[in-house]
Amino acid sequence: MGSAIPKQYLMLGALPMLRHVLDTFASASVIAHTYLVVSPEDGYIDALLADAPELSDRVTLLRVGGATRHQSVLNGLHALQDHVAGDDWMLVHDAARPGLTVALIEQLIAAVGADPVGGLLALPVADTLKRGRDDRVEQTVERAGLWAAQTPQMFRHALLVQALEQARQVTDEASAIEALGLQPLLVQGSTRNFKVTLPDDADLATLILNRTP
Ligand SMILES: Nc1ccn([C@@H]2O[C@H](COP(=O)(O)OP(=O)(O)OP(=O)(O)O)[C@@H](O)[C@H]2O)c(=O)n1
Ligand SMILES: C[C@](O)(CO)[C@H](O)COP(=O)(O)O
Repeated sequence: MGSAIPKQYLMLGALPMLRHVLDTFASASVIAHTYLVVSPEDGYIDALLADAPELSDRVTLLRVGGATRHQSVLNGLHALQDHVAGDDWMLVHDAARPGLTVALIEQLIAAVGADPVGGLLALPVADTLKRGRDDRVEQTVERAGLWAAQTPQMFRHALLVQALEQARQVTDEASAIEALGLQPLLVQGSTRNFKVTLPDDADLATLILNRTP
């Protein structure tokens, strides 16, 4: 992102990116509670939460973030060990996906709630895919059956801890579950739930969020 402040604190419209995400989870009645994992050195979160006293009953801050997403998620799950049951469902979401809606959360839970494995929001790939090398096309990759993984990703606490503890470095929870030989359920997500990665993405996210407050 190349921003002066961590990207999750960039203003998107009137609110920081992370606040949009927290407000969405807090207003979803299907969500029992939200645990927010930040780095122990995070110098921005106190001001964000001070501006949102209405979130205090719905959000608990865990200053246990790690060097990677994988480690942050696992540290967060470990911190909850004594507060949740092994079969409680956990929805893991990126701070960098502020376009999530309550409706998408509800759709994920409705689809996955009775599944023995768990699942994730994802979108079927629509573009023709090229594998590149040195800025030249090396190969066109067959796109049939390919999905782009989004978040939330929803798995039971005990299974997810086991999977993340055993997995090599993974970039999402589903990969760790797959490494156990299980097949997470793919649930249709939305283009608005994209991951803010490049500077232009912040402008696009602002447009989307302004359209649907
Ligand atoms: N050490 C880390 C890195 C990332 N994340 C989470 O993983 C999400 C997706 O990662 P991404 O935003 O792509 O990673 P960053 O490394 O934070 O950002 P960038 O790729 O833009 O450098 C983040 O929004 C954040 O919620 C985390 O919990 N702990
Ligand atoms: C979890 C994720 O957003 C699914 O697409 C993605 O894998 C995060 O990866 P990153 O490497 O942390 O951007």
